[in-house]
Amino acid sequence: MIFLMDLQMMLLDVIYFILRSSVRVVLRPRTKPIDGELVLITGAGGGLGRLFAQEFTKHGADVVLWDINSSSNEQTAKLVREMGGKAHTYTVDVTNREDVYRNAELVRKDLGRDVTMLVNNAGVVAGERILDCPDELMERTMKVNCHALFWTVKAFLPQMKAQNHGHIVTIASVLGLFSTACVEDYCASKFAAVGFHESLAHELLAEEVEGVKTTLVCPYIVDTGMFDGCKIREEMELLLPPLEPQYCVEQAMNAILIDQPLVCIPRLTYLPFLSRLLPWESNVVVYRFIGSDKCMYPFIDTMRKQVCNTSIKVA
Ligand SMILES: NC(=O)C1=CN([C@@H]2O[C@H](COP(=O)(O)OP(=O)(O)OC[C@H]3O[C@@H](n4cnc5c(N)ncnc54)[C@H](OP(=O)(O)O)[C@@H]3O)[C@@H](O)[C@H]2O)C=CC1
Ligand SMILES: CC1=C(/C=C/C(C)=C/C=C/C(C)=C/C=O)C(C)(C)CCC1
Repeated sequence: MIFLMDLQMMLLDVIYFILRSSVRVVLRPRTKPIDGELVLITGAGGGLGRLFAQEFTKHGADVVLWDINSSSNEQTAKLVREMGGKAHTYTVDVTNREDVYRNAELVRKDLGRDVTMLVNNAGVVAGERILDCPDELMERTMKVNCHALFWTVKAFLPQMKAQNHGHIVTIASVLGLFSTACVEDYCASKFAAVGFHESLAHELLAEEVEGVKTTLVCPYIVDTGMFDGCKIREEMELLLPPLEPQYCVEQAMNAILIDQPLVCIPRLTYLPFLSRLLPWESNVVVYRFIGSDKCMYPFIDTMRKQVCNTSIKVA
């Protein structure tokens, strides 16, 4: 009897949340104030990381910038300070667990307060077909795009739980929800990042830690240069052009500021979820029609040229 009552309640809740999210597409909920929050962004020297730092600054938050590249990280800090924001930079290799824990302590000591929003943004890609790809590059992708999330969450979640206040943002990718050819390292790492993030979100909900929010961000191609060359069929590109970095970050911020648990950017990329219901062979023909089966070929060639040019320079 209780089972049937639970089943009825569950179904009513499912319908309620479907209706609520449909309404929210039109009537956007109020955004939460984040002035006074301390936001830590990994990969803050890169394309999206830099824009996130500026966006959080616009909303009055102080930013802690972590990147393996100190000069690009300092450049981001300079831009934040020119906006009148507060930026604190640390040169951190997020694949080095000890480096993460040590610098997390350093942040607490230097600033005298806890990080309240964590944006796991740092990411890399090998850019080689698997049989041409050095093992070290594949390992690096997993370490940056996935393992790093373990260390940063272990470093900052305890205080968020203690305060029952915080927000964990994972910048994953649509390639963490569905795959394509020639990015086995990247897809593996982003699928893992999605799995990690969702398990963490379930854990916080199961423990009823209401004050610690999570947002999983899954963008399509963004024009930061990371995937230069990646192209789908011309006609389809009209429907799905690469994202402007600023637009991508604004869409992500809109989701973060209303505590939205998942955002795919653009909305059209929610559709491939349905492909899971189709037979594999159907997906293959859809991929071929769209040109997404070989969309990474030009990217791989671009990366190969870059590596050749760099090695010639070094030589
Ligand atoms: N660009 C795109 O098309 C898309 C990107 N994404 C994701 O968005 C995120 C940001 O991407 P994007 O801004 O384009 O990439 P960028 O390459 O521009 O920025 C990534 C940043 O992470 C830094 N980084 C790399 N390795 C480490 C490390 N071990 N420790 C600390 N920092 C590190 C990089 O430093 P350095 O430059 O020195 O390597 C760089 O500053 C990534 O997670 C990416 O996977 C998701 C969807 C689409
Ligand atoms: C596979 C595929 C598509 C193409 C996806 C591409 C090309 C994604 C590239 C994403 C990148 C580069 C993410 C980086 O993090 C479509 C057209 C959505 C249709 C559904 C199947």
